[in-house]
Amino acid sequence: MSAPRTFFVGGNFKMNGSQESMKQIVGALNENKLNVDKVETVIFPQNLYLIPTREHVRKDIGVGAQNVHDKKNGAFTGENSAQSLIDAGINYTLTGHSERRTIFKESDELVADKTQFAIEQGLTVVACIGETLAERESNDTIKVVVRQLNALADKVKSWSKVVVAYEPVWAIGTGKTATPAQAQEVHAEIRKWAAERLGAQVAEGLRIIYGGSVNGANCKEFLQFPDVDGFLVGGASLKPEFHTIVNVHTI
Ligand SMILES: O=C[C@H](O)COP(=O)(O)O
Repeated sequence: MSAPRTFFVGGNFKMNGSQESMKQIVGALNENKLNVDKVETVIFPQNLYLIPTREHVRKDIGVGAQNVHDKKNGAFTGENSAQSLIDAGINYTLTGHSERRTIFKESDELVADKTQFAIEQGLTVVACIGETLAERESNDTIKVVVRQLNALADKVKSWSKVVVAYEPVWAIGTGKTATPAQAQEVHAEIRKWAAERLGAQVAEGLRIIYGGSVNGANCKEFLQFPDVDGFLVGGASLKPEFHTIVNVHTI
């Protein structure tokens, strides 16, 4: 029997924060008793704050970028180099967040290229997938999620450093959370897909986390579901309730 999957909680700060608020968030994370030995905890501040955050936040919390480029360094104005992230001790990145897919028009293929390149450079990648409201309403959730996963699988050679974040777009920042049962249903399909496409062993070890209006009050309900291996938290990650989410097993 394989080792149990380590729970993962990510805090995606998106384009928020100031020097002062970052100091407060980092200070609070450093001072509080957090279950980080059992829960892999990673924060994703905006680029400007990556290095000071890495320097000041406790070492048992990871720091990650929200986006990364799919090529080495060079003439790519405005992009984020995976090599430079690694050089600065930033060991994680998100890819394919729905805001990148929708607002910045990132295709499934580009997300897959970024994911594979980031892994090659040594980053752990939280690869985000999920359907829009229109897609859910036309019963296309699984079709969309499988399309996004297949695009990733066409490029990604090793899945040991990938965490899949299922984030239904209609639940992001809307206060409208997927029910834990809805999340479990999709997570189970993702694991089934992984078993078929990547093999049983990869599927068993693959962490599938849920994102979309997770907060301190609703996080615990997800724990009863076997395929929810953690959370990707947006709005609530900027607030003290993020600590409650990291400590979900003990509330
Ligand atoms: O990356 C995080 C997700 O977009 C969820 O954001 P939210 O918790 O504010 O809904």
